[in-house]
Amino acid sequence: MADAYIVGAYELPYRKAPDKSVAQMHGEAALGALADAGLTLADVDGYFCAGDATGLGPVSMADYLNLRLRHLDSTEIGGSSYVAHVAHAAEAIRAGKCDVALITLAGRPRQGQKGGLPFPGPEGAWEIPFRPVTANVYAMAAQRHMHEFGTTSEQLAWIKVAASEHAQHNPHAMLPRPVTVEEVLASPIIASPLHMLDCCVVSDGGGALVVARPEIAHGLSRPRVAVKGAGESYKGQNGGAIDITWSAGRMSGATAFAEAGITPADIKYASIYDSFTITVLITLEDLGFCARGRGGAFVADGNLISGVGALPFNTDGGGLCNNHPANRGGMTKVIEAVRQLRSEAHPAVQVPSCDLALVHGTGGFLASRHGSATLILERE
Ligand SMILES: CC(=O)SCCNC(=O)CCNC(=O)[C@H](O)C(C)(C)COP(=O)(O)OP(=O)(O)OC[C@H]1O[C@@H](n2cnc3c(N)ncnc32)[C@H](O)[C@@H]1OP(=O)(O)O
Repeated sequence: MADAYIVGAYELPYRKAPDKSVAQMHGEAALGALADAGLTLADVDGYFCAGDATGLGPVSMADYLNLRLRHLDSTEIGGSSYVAHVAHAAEAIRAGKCDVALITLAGRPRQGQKGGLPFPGPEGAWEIPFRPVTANVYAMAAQRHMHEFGTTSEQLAWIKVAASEHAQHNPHAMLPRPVTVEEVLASPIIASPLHMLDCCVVSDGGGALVVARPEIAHGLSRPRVAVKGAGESYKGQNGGAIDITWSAGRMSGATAFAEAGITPADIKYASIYDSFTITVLITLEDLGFCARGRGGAFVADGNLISGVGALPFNTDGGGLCNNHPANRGGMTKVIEAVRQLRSEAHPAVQVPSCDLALVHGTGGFLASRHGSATLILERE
C-alpha cells in the first residue's frame, strides 16, 4: 500500500476570467477537486499553494477558504511548484502532519502581463528592458541544442503538432485546431529559432488536487492514484559558465525513477512541462526517454501522439494548446496524468492499460536557472 493517494482532481474549465478574482478561482478549484474526491473543506487539514495565491499565499487562502489546518506549505519553484506540492503532501501525510491535503492554483495572466514572466529576479534590471525575457532564454537553449546536435525547427514543430492533435478532443482547449509542421514553421518568429507556435498559450485558469492518507482514500469511491516516486532539483547559471542544452530534470528524474524502482521504458503516459517546444525536447532527453542529443529524432513523425507514437504526452493539449495558467503549468500536468491513470481521459487520447505515468515540471528558465520536479504516479 502506498503512503498517500491522489483522490481528487479538478481543472477550471475557462481560459479567460475577466470578471473573477484570483481568490475566487482558487476557491472554485478547491471545491471542484474536493467534490471529485467526495470530501468537503471540513475534511482538509493540510493546504498547499504557491506564489499565484493572493495576499500572504496559503495564509490568506486558508482564511478565505475557512480551513482548519494542521499543516501548510507555500513551496514556490515556478512552473514545477505544483508537481513538488504533490510529493510534499505525500511526505507530510507519511510524517503524520496531515490526513487530507488540498493543493490549489489559480491565475489571470491574460488580464495583465502577457508574453513573459512576472518574476523580477536579481537579474531583472538587465533583462526585462529587452523583453520578452522568457522566450529569449528558451530560444538560446534551442539554438545551442541545434548547434550541438543538429536538432531542427521541423523536429521542434512535431511537439506542437502532437499537442494540437490531442487538443482537438478537449472542448476547453484554448487552441483546439490541429496544426501541421508547415504551419508551425510559417508562424511568426518570437525569438529565433522559436516561432509563435513553439510557445505555450497565455491563459487564465487553475486547478486543484486532493491527496489523502490511505485509510481515507480506501473509503472513497474514486480510483486511487499512488505517489510512487518523486524528485526535485535545481540548476543555476554559475555566472554564465554553463551548458544550456540540459536541465535539472536530469537530477529530479533520476531521483524519482530510483525511488519508484522503474525505468523510462515502464512509463505508459508522460505529462511533460511544455512552456516551449524546446522544453519538452530537452526534458525527454534528461529524463532518459532517449539519448542526449537524440530528442529531435525521438519527437519527430508523431512519436508523442496518443495511438500513433511510442510515448503519448500531454493528451489534454498541454500548455502548448490547452491551458498554462499563472505560468505554473505543473498543476495541469498532474491533472491530466490523473485522468489517464483513472481511464478518464478523452477516449480518442486515452492510453490503453495506463497504469504508470510520469509528470515533470519546469520552473523558471530552462537549462539556465530553474527548478525541476518529477513525479511517478501509479494506479492502484
Ligand atoms: C516556467 C514557464 O512557465 S515559462 C513560460 C511562460 N509563458 C510564456 O512565456 C508565454 C509564451 N507565449 C506568449 O508569450 C504568447 O502566447 C505569444 C507571444 C506567443 C503570442 O502572444 P500574443 O501575440 O499576445 O497573442 P494573442 O494572445 O493576442 O493572440 C493572437 C493570436 O495568436 C494565437 N496565439 C497566441 N498564442 C499562441 C500560441 N502560443 N500558440 C499558437 N497560437 C497562439 C491566438 O489564438 C490568436 O489567434 P486569433 O487572432 O486567431 O484569435
